[in-house]
Amino acid sequence: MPVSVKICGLSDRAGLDAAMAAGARYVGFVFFAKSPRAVTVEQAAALAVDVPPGIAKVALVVDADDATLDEIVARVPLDMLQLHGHETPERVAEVRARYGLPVMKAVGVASEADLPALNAYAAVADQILVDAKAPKGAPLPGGNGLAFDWRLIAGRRWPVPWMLAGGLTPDNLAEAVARTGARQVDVSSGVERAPGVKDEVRIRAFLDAAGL
Ligand SMILES: O=C(O)c1ccccc1N[C@@H]1O[C@H](COP(=O)(O)O)[C@@H](O)[C@H]1O
Repeated sequence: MPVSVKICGLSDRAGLDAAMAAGARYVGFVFFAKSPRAVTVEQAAALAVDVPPGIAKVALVVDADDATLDEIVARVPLDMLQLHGHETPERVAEVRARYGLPVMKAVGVASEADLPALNAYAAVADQILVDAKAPKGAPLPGGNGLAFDWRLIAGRRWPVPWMLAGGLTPDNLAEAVARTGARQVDVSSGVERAPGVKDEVRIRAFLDAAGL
């Protein structure tokens, strides 16, 4: 059965067009200055305006304050906010209420000890993103191309839709889906030829591997 795909970290027209043509259900724009995939509000708005209904436009932010989110939400047509920092469950609830947009909360997983957080966030977010935990001292909290041990979440389910992320590639996607049972997946560096540079051939290959 095909899985739904989010292509994250899109920053130019060629990458966005490739993701849409290949059948991505979500496209993500990164609003985090330290990322090689960071876009400005102007860049994201210019890209998002051409995304047709049926493909969800997601803004990825990291511990963003209200002023930052106010500007993004006011100027970029969006369908979802992805919180990828240390936002608490209370902050997730606050962001949902303030903007009236679905919120997906990313949770980093490296060991069993990280699993209870998934339940806590599943109680307040519209979706959860089960990602590899960034290594200590890493400049980015995600987008590092690292996978976690998928056996940790094998057979686990939550009361909201969830996505698998972290180090996914066209080559390991089938195994990741088989091991975890994920019905939605999110990829960034695995479809790039260099950090921040999306590769149209790899995007197509990833969507092919997803059964699309
Ligand atoms: O992609 C980024 O640059 C990024 C920056 C800050 C937080 C999260 C980021 N990306 C997200 O990380 C996961 C996994 O990415 P990868 O496939 O391992 O490169 C994914 O959810 C991205 O949306």
